[in-house]
Amino acid sequence: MTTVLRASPRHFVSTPALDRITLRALRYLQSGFSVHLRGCAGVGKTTLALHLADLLARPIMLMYGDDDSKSSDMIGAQAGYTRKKVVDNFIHSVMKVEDEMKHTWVDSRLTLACREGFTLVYDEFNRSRPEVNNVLLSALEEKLLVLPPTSNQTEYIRVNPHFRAILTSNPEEYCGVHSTQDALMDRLVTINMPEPDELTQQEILIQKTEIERSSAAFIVRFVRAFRQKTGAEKASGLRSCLMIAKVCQEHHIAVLPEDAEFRDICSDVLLSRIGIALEDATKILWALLNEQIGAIEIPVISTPQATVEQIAQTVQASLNEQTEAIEIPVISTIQAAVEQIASAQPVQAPFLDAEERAELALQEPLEAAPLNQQVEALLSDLPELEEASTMNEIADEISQEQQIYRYLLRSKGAGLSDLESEFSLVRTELLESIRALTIQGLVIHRDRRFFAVEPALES
Ligand SMILES: Nc1ncnc2c1ncn2[C@@H]1O[C@H](COP(=O)(O)OP(=O)(O)OP(=O)(O)O)[C@@H](O)[C@H]1O
Repeated sequence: MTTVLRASPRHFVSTPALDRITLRALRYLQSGFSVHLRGCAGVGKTTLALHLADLLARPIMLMYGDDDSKSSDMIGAQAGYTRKKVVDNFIHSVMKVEDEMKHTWVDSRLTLACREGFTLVYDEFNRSRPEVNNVLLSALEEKLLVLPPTSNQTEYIRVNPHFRAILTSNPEEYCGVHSTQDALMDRLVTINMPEPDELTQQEILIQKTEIERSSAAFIVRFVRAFRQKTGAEKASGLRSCLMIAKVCQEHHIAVLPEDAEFRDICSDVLLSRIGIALEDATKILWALLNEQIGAIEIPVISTPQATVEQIAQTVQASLNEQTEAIEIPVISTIQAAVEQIASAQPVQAPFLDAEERAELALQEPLEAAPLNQQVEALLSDLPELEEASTMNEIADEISQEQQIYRYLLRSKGAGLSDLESEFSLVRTELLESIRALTIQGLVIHRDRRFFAVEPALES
């Protein structure tokens, strides 16, 4: 039985770059030509082919190229027999029996598509041997499909004018791919599909995995940088990006180069797709990840009892070094915060809203207060939390960062999962707040736990 698809590719992501290719292909299809999308693995050929077929609004026949395919897999074959037996016993002394056996012809996908005017999507057609694809030649040019001679059907089918073929293929240097006969290439309009641009990849990641934009951008750029360094030009990085994003999103793993789980995922996904020695690729991967940590490093300070000034100095020294090394603008918000501290601009009152800040500005310009004063100010700003008040009760009154800081102060340190369950926040949101607090020197990170820095006592 042949299945006709009416499905459209779900969540097709359109971006200006993809729209241009779609428009070009649609023009050729509307003018009666068949289209061939050629490109590296994972650039989105199949997805686009199905999208185009969907736009043509005809039923879709989907076929895959295969080295074992035969012409009969495309056009059909005699499949089984029909048997007809007539027993005539009209005159009781005479018995007449007629037994007839006939071959039954079953159309295959190409024949059905040509006969009914469906859209044929022939994915990776050059994985089938070239002679198998010869049946397409007359169908595309003479609009006649030639069938093997049989007693019970015509040998030619006139191709329905609505019939269109959309073919996809990988370059010939790919394993298991045959070269295509010139006659077939001559009948097709070939569009070379490039690696999707950064914006397209980002949008695909966001829409397919619901990951945050900044994380999607980081993954796309990181994978691209790794592929460039390892010379992995054979396949697109899009599938790798999708895998990393999906796993991180579904398992609440922070997209951070310092996160051990994120690093493991990157090495599992990326190191299996390289064209150079594993050892070299591993070195490149770790070096790249470490470079990125350099760009947004959370300073690890040996003792949580260190004074706020010491911590502030360490943070500032490390940030001063890092601001030059930052290359990836994904971390722009963090970078902005980093630059703010590194350039020792007057400190913005961290937890005030715009109105409060404006009010303060009228009173007196903000000085670059020492960090311990900030901590104290922060604490004195907080409503008394003591015994009775719960986090929920004060949640509306104080900001998320304040709540986290206060919680860490009370709990003498906590891990990410403790914080997640306490504040019901997604990990990325939580990490943003922790980062902001770390940059201000209010929180430090040690052995996978976060500690609030207590204000130094005035001597
Ligand atoms: N425009 C798009 N919208 C949504 N998802 C897309 C888009 N383009 C590509 N993808 C996703 O990217 C991945 C790779 O796309 P696809 O399978 O179409 O690539 P391909 O070029 O046909 O790869 P191959 O040559 O290996 O068959 C898939 O998971 C697909 O869903």
